[in-house]
Amino acid sequence: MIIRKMFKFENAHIVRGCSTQKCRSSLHGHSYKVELLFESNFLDNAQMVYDFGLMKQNMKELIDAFDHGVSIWSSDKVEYIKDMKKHSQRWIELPVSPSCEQFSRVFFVMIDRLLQLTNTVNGEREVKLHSVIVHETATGYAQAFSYDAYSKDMGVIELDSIVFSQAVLDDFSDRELWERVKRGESFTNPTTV
Ligand SMILES: Nc1nc2c(c(=O)[nH]1)N=C([C@H](O)[C@H](O)COP(=O)(O)OP(=O)(O)OP(=O)(O)O)CN2
Repeated sequence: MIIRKMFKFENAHIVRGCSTQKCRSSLHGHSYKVELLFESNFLDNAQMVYDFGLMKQNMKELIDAFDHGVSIWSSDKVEYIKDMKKHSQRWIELPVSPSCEQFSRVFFVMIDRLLQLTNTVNGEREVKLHSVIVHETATGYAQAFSYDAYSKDMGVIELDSIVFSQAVLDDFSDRELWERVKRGESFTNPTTV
């Protein structure tokens, strides 16, 4: 069975090299919608694959980190990167270009790691991240599966190469959240949310 939960964030970017002229040359924003799809052949103590409420803890925090930020590709022009960081407190530097394809891969890698680090306490079994869908506009989206997220051909995404500005890190309810994910610390789900 597959379940899905939607999240939202507002974010700005330029996507270098794309065919759409306004997209590659002007800073612009989107109201993104992100769908996390989880699969399991089993149900938990409440006969759910994974309680949606649990997804509104650390998973939501990681997605919210992109809200009202500018996403910058680390291979963009040095001057542009410097200016973005100078004029926007909330920025995210990514090892890949911020197209919706790459956003779906980035979120897959982040959420997949978090899920692997999370101890469940309500009988959840063999819950896997099936895919991540990122809607960039009302009409265009990308969906990443595991083989996309970890594809070397599409560009390796190491967690260490996803860098959040201090303002973003300060906004986590646990300021160490991202460091803990990167260090591979384990998390235990709350019994009630
Ligand atoms: N495959 C992709 N194509 C495009 C991406 C992308 O991430 N992946 N991104 C863009 C731009 O960011 C652009 O702002 C969005 O383009 P588009 O879908 O054409 O946006 P519109 O609002 O003009 O869409 P309509 O619903 O057709 O009005 C470009 N391409």
